[in-house]
Amino acid sequence: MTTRPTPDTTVTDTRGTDVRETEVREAEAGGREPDVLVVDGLTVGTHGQPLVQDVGFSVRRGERVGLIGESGSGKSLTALALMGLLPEGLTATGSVRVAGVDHDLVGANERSMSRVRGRDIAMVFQEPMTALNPTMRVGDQVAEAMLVHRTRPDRKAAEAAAVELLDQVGLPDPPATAKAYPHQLSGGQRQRVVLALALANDPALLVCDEPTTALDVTVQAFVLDLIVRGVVDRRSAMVFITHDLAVVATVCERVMVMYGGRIVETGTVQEVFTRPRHRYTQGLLGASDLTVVDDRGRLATIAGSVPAAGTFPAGCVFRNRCTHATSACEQRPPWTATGPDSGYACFHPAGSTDAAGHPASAPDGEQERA
Ligand SMILES: Nc1ncnc2c1ncn2[C@@H]1O[C@H](COP(=O)(O)OP(=O)(O)OP(=O)(O)O)[C@@H](O)[C@H]1O
Repeated sequence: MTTRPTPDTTVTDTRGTDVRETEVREAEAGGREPDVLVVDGLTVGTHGQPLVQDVGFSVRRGERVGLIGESGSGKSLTALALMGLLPEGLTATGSVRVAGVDHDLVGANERSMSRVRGRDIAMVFQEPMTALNPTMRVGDQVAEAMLVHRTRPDRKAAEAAAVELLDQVGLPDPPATAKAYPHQLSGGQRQRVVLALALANDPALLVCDEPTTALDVTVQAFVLDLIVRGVVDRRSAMVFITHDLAVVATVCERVMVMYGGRIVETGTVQEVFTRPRHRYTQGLLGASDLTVVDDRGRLATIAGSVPAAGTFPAGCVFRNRCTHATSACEQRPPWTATGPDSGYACFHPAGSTDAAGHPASAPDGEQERA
């Protein structure tokens, strides 16, 4: 597979300084992959109103991390901030560093972001037509993506590589499909072209925002499989946004749970899904588990709804919907690390014990899972 000359020779650490090749080699020798993405104190807001607050995480090479949470939690704005694609009127502060890029993406101008986008980081959106040019043949679009970033020596090589990539993403008769316009393809085929575009320059990081939600159920699994194969083959890192917890369990190794613009819990899919600690995560899992019903046969739900932007309570953002909230939750909960890449921010976590060492009991009506 063709790769950029030295995509992983420069990565950055949480202090925002460059980590040179030797350190990457040391990281690998120590059995851990280097960070591809380091986000620190990322806040997105409009007119002083924060919509994403103080978000920090890192993703290692080859790691696939899910970002889950109800609608309005701040998932898409986080992804758009990574890509430098925030809508007009929204601004980001904090730091976003990506392997191979020698500057912080927050505050970078459009000229330098357009060099990074599509080369070092690429994104697959829910709606394929947002990424495709309706007036251009799809093969030309994929070839153009390579030529813009000069990852192929000339047009002929780029066109041949584009056909090969269309083949890799499972499109039928790739030479003929390359000559098609987007409107001549089905929704699933268009999304596969978008995936080919995103993978065209072997990005260090792929960001996917609900990439299969708009597709027929029958093609969703196929496209998910292609996405995973695409990033695994390239050892790319991936941040994958979805509402669908089953999809996260299939596609990702690690998961971050977001609510009220904050990451409230993170850990491996196994630990977060089988032993959620934050009461929001617990509610989210309960609400999506069709086997959990109360004594009247009703499915579990999280009480209330996600507040409108700017109306989340101070302290713990979940406290006005949480059946465990106490006056302690009026303060912002500290982050409790449960491992190098896992932890939660909750004063009354599930599975905690009372002063006598007994498991804390849930109030009536709350469905305990842990
Ligand atoms: N351009 C904007 N101007 C003002 N507020 C916005 C803007 N875009 C999003 N918001 C608000 O920011 C909050 C987070 O939105 P975001 O789209 O990131 O949520 P999400 O978790 O991705 O939800 P969904 O799953 O529905 O896409 C929401 O309250 C939303 O209304």
